[in-house]
Amino acid sequence: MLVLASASPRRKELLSLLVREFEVLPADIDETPWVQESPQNYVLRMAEEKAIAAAAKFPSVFHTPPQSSVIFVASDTSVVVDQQILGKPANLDEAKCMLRLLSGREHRVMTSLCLMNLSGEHLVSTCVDTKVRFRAISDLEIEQYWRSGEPQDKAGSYAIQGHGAVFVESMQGSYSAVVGLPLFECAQILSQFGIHSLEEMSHE
Ligand SMILES: Cc1cn([C@H]2C[C@H](O)[C@@H](COP(=O)(O)OP(=O)(O)OP(=O)(O)O)O2)c(=O)[nH]c1=O
Repeated sequence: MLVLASASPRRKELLSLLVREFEVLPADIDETPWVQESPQNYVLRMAEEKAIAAAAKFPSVFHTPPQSSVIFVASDTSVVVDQQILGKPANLDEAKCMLRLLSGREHRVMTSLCLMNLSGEHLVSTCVDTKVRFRAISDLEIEQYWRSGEPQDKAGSYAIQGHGAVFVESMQGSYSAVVGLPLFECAQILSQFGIHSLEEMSHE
């Protein structure tokens, strides 16, 4: 049994490209970075904490026998510019600050991935780093973009898979990781847990 520890509709959609059947169990964790925590450490820690939190609440939600094998998948996406970690904007002012920072230059999108079994004995995690370059964006465009509703629940206040693509001059790395779940790495780690994505998708 596979469990996606996420409330993100993007992650659900992306995981369904690899496996046909899985449950969704969002995990609530404190997403505050530690003082001077590196972005890589932060995203890796977030994914691991989401997997651990979902595993802790799993028995009260699903009443499967304890011996059944359950694997949790969790991820975290942060936009990083000048070592600053940009999460999801709380309001227009925050989105403005973020998009002004990203305007006319390159930033990195770091997405972590953690797969873990129910006991936590088997845990594999990785961090995927992608470079994205934005064209210059005006304040008027930022305000119009905010009103589209797209930036609200996205790290760095944009969605590369949406209208945010008009800002993206170039990208070097993993597109699926920027959207929220690195599919290449996820398929590789799933196979370490005995789940082979192509076999899964070829079953009737
Ligand atoms: C940069 C970028 C981020 N995002 C999204 C992916 C994530 O859903 C979100 C980053 O926030 P996260 O905190 O990583 O994830 P989440 O709160 O949406 O979901 P959960 O913690 O329950 O798994 O930003 C895009 O959809 N497109 C983009 O281009």
